[in-house]
Amino acid sequence: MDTIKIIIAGPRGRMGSEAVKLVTNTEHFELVAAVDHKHDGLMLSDVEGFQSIGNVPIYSNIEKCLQNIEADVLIDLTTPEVGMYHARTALEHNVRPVVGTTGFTKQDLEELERLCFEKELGCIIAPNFAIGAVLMMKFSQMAAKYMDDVEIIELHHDQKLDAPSGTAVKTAEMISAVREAKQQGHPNEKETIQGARGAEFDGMHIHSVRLPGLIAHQQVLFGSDGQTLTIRHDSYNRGSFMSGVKVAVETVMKNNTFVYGLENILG
Ligand SMILES: NC(=O)C1=CN([C@@H]2O[C@H](COP(=O)(O)OP(=O)(O)OC[C@H]3O[C@@H](n4cnc5c(N)ncnc54)[C@H](O)[C@@H]3O)[C@@H](O)[C@H]2O)C=CC1
Ligand SMILES: O=C(O)C1=N[C@H](C(=O)O)C[C@H](O)C1
Repeated sequence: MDTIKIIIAGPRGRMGSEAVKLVTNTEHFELVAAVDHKHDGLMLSDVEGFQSIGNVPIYSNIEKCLQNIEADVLIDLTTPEVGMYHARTALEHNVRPVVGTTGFTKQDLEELERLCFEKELGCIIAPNFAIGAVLMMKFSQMAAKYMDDVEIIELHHDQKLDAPSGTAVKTAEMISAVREAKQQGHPNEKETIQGARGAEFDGMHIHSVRLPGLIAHQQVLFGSDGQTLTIRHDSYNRGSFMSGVKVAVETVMKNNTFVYGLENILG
């Protein structure tokens, strides 16, 4: 297998630091640069926690990074504000984005899809790289065909920036694709405290819980006469996402299309 040259944006983050381990421990992957808003001009090995990493230059500016470094793939694990800019810039430089960053808008996704088509390059946007989470979304989509009253509860650590989570949005989208839009609950329902019923998506409600101690969890509740069904997934560490990142990097090199969701590339 040919070596895949990879840039990681957000290497010091909770996810980014796991991705650095994945890339540097995978034989056919090579970490060629890092994009970090701090430490411009240093080597990754100069940064605490990365002393054992070989010669990997850090750039604060992705444009400059892509002008100087020959790369195949950009793995982006940053923030909703910069993730889109990074993905767009990578494609403009003929580098294939694998994006775990969440909080992208529908317009962002449409723009990236257009750019992929124009450039004939692959791009994978995966709101959740954990295989169990992908199964949870697929099982929820199956269940929604038969039980169309749904509430989504996502639970995350309290440092998360976006709400609802990318996974919750993707789950709601997947359910909406098979379910007639339906207003749930009593038609005269009133919130006496604003937000009590959570966010609304095609009549479904999404509730976001943020607590220290949590990592990434979601349950999808279905109800019908006299019964409920709960489908739940829990990530207990960020290693749980890494096999999905690996598959995404390998797949993005083979495909020249835009992919939104890991379920679309898993066999
Ligand atoms: N798709 C998936 O399976 C998963 C996605 N995520 C998403 O990944 C993203 C990162 O999550 P965490 O690692 O928990 O966050 P984090 O806050 O630990 O890491 C974000 C990193 O981005 C860096 N950063 C900020 N601005 C930057 C810039 N302009 N250039 C380069 N780096 C910059 C920060 O320094 C930080 O190290 C979030 O959007 C989160 O929702 C998180 C877990 C799993
Ligand atoms: O920020 C996180 O931690 C996570 N973000 C992703 C999301 O928004 O769905 C994936 C996972 O839930 C962890």
